[in-house]
Amino acid sequence: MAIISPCEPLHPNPHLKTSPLAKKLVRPCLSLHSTMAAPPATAPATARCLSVAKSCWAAERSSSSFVLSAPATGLRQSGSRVLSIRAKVATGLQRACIADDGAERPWKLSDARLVLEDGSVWTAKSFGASGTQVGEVVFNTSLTGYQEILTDPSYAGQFVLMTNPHIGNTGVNPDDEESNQCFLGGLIIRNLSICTSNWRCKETLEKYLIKRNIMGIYDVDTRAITRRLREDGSLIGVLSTDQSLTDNELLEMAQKWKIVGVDLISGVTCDAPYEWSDKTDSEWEFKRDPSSETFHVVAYDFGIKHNILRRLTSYGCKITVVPANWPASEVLNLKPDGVLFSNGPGDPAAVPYAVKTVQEIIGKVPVFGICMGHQLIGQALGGKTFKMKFGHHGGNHPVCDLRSGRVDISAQNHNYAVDPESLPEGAKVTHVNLNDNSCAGLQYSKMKLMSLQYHPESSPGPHDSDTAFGEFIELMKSNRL
Ligand SMILES: NC(=O)CC[C@H](N)C(=O)O
Repeated sequence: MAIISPCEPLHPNPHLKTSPLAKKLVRPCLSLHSTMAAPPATAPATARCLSVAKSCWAAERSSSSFVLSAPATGLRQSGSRVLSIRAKVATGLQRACIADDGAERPWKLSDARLVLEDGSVWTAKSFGASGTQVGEVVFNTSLTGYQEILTDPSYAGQFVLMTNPHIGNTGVNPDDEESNQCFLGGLIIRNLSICTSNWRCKETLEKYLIKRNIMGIYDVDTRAITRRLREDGSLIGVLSTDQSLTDNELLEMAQKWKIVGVDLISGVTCDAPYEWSDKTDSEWEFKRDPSSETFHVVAYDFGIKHNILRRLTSYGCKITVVPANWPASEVLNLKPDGVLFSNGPGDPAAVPYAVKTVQEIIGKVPVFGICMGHQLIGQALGGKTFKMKFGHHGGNHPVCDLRSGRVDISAQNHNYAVDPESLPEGAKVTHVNLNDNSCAGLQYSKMKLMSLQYHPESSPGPHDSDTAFGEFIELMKSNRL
């Protein structure tokens, strides 16, 4: 995904990009937090407006003052005046730059609370839906891809806290959806970008969340919360914009709520089987040698991300997606070349029906498990899964393939892991997460199975591990011979 920072709506304008004036304008953009150098008095009106809009943005970051001033230009504007200028700047320079119409935002007072089960109360400002929501707080270290994260069904029951402080700048678009819905409990961020600028953008993050009834909070110390989660482990929290509820009432809700042992898969899986045939769009395709053979793969939807389906299709697969409770016998009757067990939310030990399905399939056809699918395979082999302290969520996890020594930077999103000591002989750990040496991949040649704890489909994240889909193709190919 290409990113344009909120300071960059000027760039697509060829005049401003090359003119000496543009160079003068770009400098204050880049050092927005420290200097607010104003354009010369001779600068065109739009340039002066842009400077005011930036002052406005800087003021949002540093204070909640209602009256803003841009001293060097002598401009002193009321909030509404600045906002109307900002809207003109945003719509006037290029269409892709969408003015955020959360008009009162820079001056908004805290209207939301995040109460964690440890008793800490964090005041914040709300965006997206209002209400009260309970969930497990996890932090995600991805720098980009908040839309893919929002639509990853594996986040059901969780609040995602983005450690990257600047979110919303690329808006949202129809192509980056990883499922048809947002299943997560809410989004926690440091700064909500005041304007949205990306050529693919169709909507602001704020409007998108409101439409999907998802809560978001910003202006909260995400770094402090992350440090707390790293030290104390994942915590249950309650997000609320309801001022009638006391802190103690919210705390009680957090302390009573449970995520361990709950079947979250049944809330995110599809209702009926369907065929999938979309490849990765040719504009984004990076694998240029499609397979000449076609493979029929049945994919169990435990909360499947669309990019798993797109990547498999790009590798030459024809896919039938089935719901999580679809009988193994019906799947085997289809005589597929392979079966994929997808990612999915929650505790793998809370879905014995899915473990039983995996048990009935492994050994009969080649299988590939991704994340939840990997954990279910671990359980189906008689192994154990356990809850990690704070899990892995982000696009920067180094993973070593022990067979080759190759290290990939991977996309990860899980709170549970397979205990390799509990696995039977024959099941081999193929990958380890280099941050903590946890099991990141398995192979059991006799059973024709392979699995990864992380996300070869990325979305968001690096493409290093895309080759895993090729490995699955080879596994299916060798089974045909
Ligand atoms: N992405 C996933 O499949 C998540 C797996 C599982 N729900 C976990 O949190 O560990």
